[in-house]
Amino acid sequence: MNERRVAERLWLIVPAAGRGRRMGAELPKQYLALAGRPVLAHTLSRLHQAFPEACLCLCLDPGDAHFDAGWVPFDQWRRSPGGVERADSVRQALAALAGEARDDDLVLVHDVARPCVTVADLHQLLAVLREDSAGGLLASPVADTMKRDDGYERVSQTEPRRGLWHAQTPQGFRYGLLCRALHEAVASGLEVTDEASAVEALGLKPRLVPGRRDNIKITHPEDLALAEHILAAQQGTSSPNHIYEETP
Ligand SMILES: Nc1ccn([C@@H]2O[C@H](COP(=O)(O)OP(=O)(O)OP(=O)(O)O)[C@@H](O)[C@H]2O)c(=O)n1
Ligand SMILES: C[C@](O)(CO)[C@H](O)COP(=O)(O)O
Repeated sequence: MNERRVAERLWLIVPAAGRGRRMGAELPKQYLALAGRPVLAHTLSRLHQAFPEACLCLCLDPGDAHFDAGWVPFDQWRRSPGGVERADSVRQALAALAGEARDDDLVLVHDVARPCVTVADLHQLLAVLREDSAGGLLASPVADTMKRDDGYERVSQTEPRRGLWHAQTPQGFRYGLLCRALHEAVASGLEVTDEASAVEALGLKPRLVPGRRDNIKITHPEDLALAEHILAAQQGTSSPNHIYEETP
């Protein structure tokens, strides 16, 4: 019998249904202008540069009046309704892929608020994920000394920073595993601030894939200017490992 390997599909989930409360702007932060274009458009461009053939699922607030489909560079894409928390948005997106995504397809979840992720890091992450059944995430080792407060803005203790990492996105897992992990985590009342923590709760150890520290999550007002500087600096990089220019 002729066995033919079915081509692996890559799914991208971009949670973009947040309100940006900490940003405190009139618009949700994904629609704020960054170097002349909305944050959302930059983020989708970066993902598309790295994975032009992927299928995108974009989580949007059902009442979103700002979204413009012209910002989506993917041929294959759909939208799904956002939920109350980020994890709810991601679960809705996973549900929207049911029936099409196979259990062993890879799914990368990337915050819309991280427009500075590089193509090189995205490719590196995918290469690692293809070989690792527990999945993984971009992350960077903590560089500062870490303090725990006493609840009143005074230090109660200094935490050993050895072994501590900042979790970034994308975070990538096999579709079946991620569905199960998020379902069980939410059912058991776990606070799920990223996909990896749900997978960890199943007893697995996702891979920490060292990524650039400038893959920041735009969260507070000053982050917007910072992201603009990062994008400008990245555009000026000529190394072939750092392809940032948009394909014309
Ligand atoms: N119910 C939610 C909450 C968040 N997100 C998305 O999850 C990512 C990370 O969340 P965060 O940075 O906290 O964004 P916001 O929720 O918009 O910000 P804030 O917490 O300050 O309101 C963002 O891309 C955001 O759009 C989402 O899709 N659905
Ligand atoms: C997923 C994440 O970006 C990893 O750092 C982060 O946890 C999302 O943050 P939020 O502010 O809790 O939505």
